[in-house]
Amino acid sequence: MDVESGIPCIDFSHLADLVEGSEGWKSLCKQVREACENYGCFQVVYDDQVPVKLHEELLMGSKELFDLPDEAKEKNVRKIKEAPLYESLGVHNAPNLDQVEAFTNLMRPNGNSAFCQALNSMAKKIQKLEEIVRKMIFQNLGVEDYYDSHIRNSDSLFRVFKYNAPPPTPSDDSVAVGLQAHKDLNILTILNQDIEGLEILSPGGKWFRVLPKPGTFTVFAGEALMAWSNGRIHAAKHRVMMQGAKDRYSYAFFSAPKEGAPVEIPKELVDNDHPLLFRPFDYMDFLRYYQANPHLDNSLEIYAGAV
Ligand SMILES: O=C(O)CCC(=O)C(=O)O
Ligand SMILES: [Fe+2]
Repeated sequence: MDVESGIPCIDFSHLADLVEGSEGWKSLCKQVREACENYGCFQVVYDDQVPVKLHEELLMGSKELFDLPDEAKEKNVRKIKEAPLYESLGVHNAPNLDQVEAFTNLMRPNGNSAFCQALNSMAKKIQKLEEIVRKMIFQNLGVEDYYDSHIRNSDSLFRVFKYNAPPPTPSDDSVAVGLQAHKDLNILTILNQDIEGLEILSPGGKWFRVLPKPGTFTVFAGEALMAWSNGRIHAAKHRVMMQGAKDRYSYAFFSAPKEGAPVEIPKELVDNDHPLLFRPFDYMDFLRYYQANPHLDNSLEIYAGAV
């Protein structure tokens, strides 16, 4: 495992040749679990499963969507007052083609079938990757029995992001915030960017830039997984910083607990050394609490802390 760039990089490019349970598989499980515990994130090389052409098609189609007039996008677009360079569009359950078509039809009633195919195909590939990563974490924590129901009780959201290049300044080397530092709240996020901008806070308190590479994804653990693991897994803080004259595009797959399926720590993860940290909670309720209290840094501890 290489940690030169500040966060671990794990190579999944020969995963298809590995038998689940083999020594090679177990070694990857350990690397994934340790990365999630120590860093809350890692880079994963998955290039044999994700052709560069698919990545490019998805980015090209996203650019066309963002170029549509605001009125066309308004039914879906997310903007953030404090992050004026940012906008994003989101599709729930994008591994289902009908959902992707309903999403593009909202903005482009005459269809955009090549883009729908690309988004749907990428979502399926990343969903598979997400399930593998989750399985590896569960196996390495010794709680694999919970894996199937955990997957059944999850939802997914696929988002494409655009960050406008910051307005030029006289010195022209200034850096502007694209997206404020935050932890993701969900289970796992798997993200790709076309140009630099993503930065991750290391456990030592230093910000590291992630270099973009097609077929390589950044995986983040979110607060829901941190809570479920009884605090073992760390959720890494990250942000987007914009520099230079280019707009930036990225896309991410977010897995999250389904409404009505409580996030509940397995009893196997509670012992004298690891007292229960969170009471069972509903993720959607927590999201509503978080949105109502955006200034809190430790909202999950306050919302669902067991002590
Ligand atoms: O666009 C990016 O690179 C980061 C997006 C992100 O962190 C988020 O949406 O949670
Ligand atoms: Fe994030």
